[in-house]
Amino acid sequence: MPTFSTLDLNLRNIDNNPSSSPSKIPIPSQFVWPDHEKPTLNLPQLHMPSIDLMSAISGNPVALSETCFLLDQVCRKHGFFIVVNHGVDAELIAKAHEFMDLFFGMKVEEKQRAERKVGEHCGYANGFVGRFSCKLPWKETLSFRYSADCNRNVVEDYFVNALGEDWRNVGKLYQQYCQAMSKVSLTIMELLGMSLGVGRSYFRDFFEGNESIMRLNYYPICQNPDQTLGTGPHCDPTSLTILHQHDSVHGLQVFVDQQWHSIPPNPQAFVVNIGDTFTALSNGMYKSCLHRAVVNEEAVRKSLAFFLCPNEEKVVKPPGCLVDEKNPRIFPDFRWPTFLHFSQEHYRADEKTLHAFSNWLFQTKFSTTLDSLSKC
Ligand SMILES: C=C1C[C@]23C[C@H]1CC[C@H]2[C@]1(C)CCC[C@@](C)(C(=O)O)[C@H]1[C@@H]3C(=O)O
Ligand SMILES: O=C(O)CCC(=O)C(=O)O
Ligand SMILES: [Fe+2]
Repeated sequence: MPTFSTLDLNLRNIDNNPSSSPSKIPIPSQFVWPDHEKPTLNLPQLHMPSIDLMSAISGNPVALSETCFLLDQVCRKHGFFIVVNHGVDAELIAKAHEFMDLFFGMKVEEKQRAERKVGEHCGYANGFVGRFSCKLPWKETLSFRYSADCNRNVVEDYFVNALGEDWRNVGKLYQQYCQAMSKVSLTIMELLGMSLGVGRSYFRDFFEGNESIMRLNYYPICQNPDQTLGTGPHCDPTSLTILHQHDSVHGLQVFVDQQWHSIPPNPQAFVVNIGDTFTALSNGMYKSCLHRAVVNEEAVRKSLAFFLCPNEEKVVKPPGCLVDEKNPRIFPDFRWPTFLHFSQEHYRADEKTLHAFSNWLFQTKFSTTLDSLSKC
């Protein structure tokens, strides 16, 4: 079996015309997932009611209360919802997808100029060959930080530093895209605050100075899509995810009512989901939903994922009004950088990440306490 230092998932060297080669070329074994996790075909579609964002904040009290009631229902159940009439410029979204092709269409050697360094979460990753030894995801990704601090154009700076001055305009575009995502996120945080009864400004203020993550997901065509996954089953460790599925290529699936459902792409909509960190902020009341992405043998699939994260100084703990005898604290206080470090260095995010992190925190603090006691 050849070793793969970096696997070129663009599969330029593999015949992309299956009709001319009926015997399919097997994919490398590291990308083959266990039978119980292999994708199932012909799934039911999950049609969820949409949140009309501009209508909810238009000043119409009926629209606002209906939206908050709907949000509370879906977030207590699974944490996924669709947002339409979001106010984000369609041209900005189109450019964000178009510029993905510029980057991922380059040769691997050129993309590796932005390669993710060990211990960092930003940069280019290809099949995650360097991070995991099995169940590799069939995707390439480019991840970078966004800071809501308007005095810093960290996204533009990232593209210029990683790829050169020629990429400044691409960096400016993704800086604008992230600013738009941050604005939508803060509006959703207002609605979630009202849905949970903690007030419109509580979570908005908490995420005002967010230091978030933007990820470009590029899923190459796969000759054996039933053997692998583009992104494995997981809950996002972050606080809120705003995802845009490009054109008509299906791929996102969510696990609701004990079965996988396909989320049909809608270019006019964002798919939004609660992440683990918001589950902790809501004292477990709002769910971080299990989801995954499948690939196919007809078309490349792309998605834009904005992961809202609190500023590193913020302590993640639920407001007092969400904790009482009937709702005791479930998760310990933590700061986001500690959880991010756990997800990058100690644990591959799945559906149990938050509980595994809570146990890890306890053990780490416990052993630190024991160490300090033993030195007395
Ligand atoms: C904080 C993060 C880690 C991941 C990117 C963001 C939010 C989602 C996480 C991830 C996508 C969950 C599935 C596993 C993972 C390794 C992946 O497939 O990319 C996760 C990301 C990561 O650790 O790089
Ligand atoms: O590409 C998708 O549809 C989902 C990707 C995802 O879940 C993630 O990047 O966390
Ligand atoms: Fe995700």
